[in-house]
Amino acid sequence: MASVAPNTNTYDFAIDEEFDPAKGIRLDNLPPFARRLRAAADVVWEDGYNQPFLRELGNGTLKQERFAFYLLQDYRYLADYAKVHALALTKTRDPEVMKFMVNVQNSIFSVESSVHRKYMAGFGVSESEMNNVRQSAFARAYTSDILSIAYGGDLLDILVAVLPCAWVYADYGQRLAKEFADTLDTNPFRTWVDMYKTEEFWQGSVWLIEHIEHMVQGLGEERLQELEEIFCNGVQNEYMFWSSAYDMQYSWKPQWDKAR
Ligand SMILES: Cc1ncc(CN)c(N)n1
Repeated sequence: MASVAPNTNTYDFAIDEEFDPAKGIRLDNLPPFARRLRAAADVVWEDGYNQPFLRELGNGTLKQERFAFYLLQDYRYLADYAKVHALALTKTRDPEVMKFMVNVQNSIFSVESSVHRKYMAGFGVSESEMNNVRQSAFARAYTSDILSIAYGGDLLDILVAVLPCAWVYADYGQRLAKEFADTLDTNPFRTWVDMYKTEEFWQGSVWLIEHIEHMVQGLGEERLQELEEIFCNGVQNEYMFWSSAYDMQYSWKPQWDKAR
């Protein structure tokens, strides 16, 4: 494995600082429940940013086959992620929420998946290969988890389950763009970083955080803990998605890959 220096910068997320509504929701200005979620996931969140896949993607040394493995799994993941948003539509009659869910589905297919398709075309992988990829155990566990929440849970469960997908990517995208700004121009993964570093992408998390914040008002501690667990599981799943792609691992144990 290429050795890449860990990120030693102090991160902006300040757990003790009061939320200032005048500044709006930002990575370093979070309302109380979002701050609680972010704090509960902090160890995994920071380990996630510092894992080899993200370090090497940031400095441009990630092996193409690892990135391709990730993109293929992610292409399939995104289809299920779109279904989760479609199921969220069935849990509400609020037109604003419905519109948000439709917009996310649209941007999954018109923005995110199309970046994946362009990369894969450059790697010589056909669309039919993309559609027929064998799903890894880790990717299946993650999508099964969010789909089961989408089928069985209420709207709030779903908003909390998709929040790590939006927020982790926005956070890492912005941090990678800042940390590796000097070399990003020649980085083969620049398009990927560019997609997630934008204010527009972050605004999806802002919408979720605002709505979750509003919906948790008056809920008891037991329910808040359930939501915290959904969120932390999601952040762990995000970590494992990259980590298993780095190892190009399809099965729970690497030796089981060879048996297939
Ligand atoms: C696994 C995963 N999680 C989140 C994202 C960002 N939509 C993504 N593309 N892939």
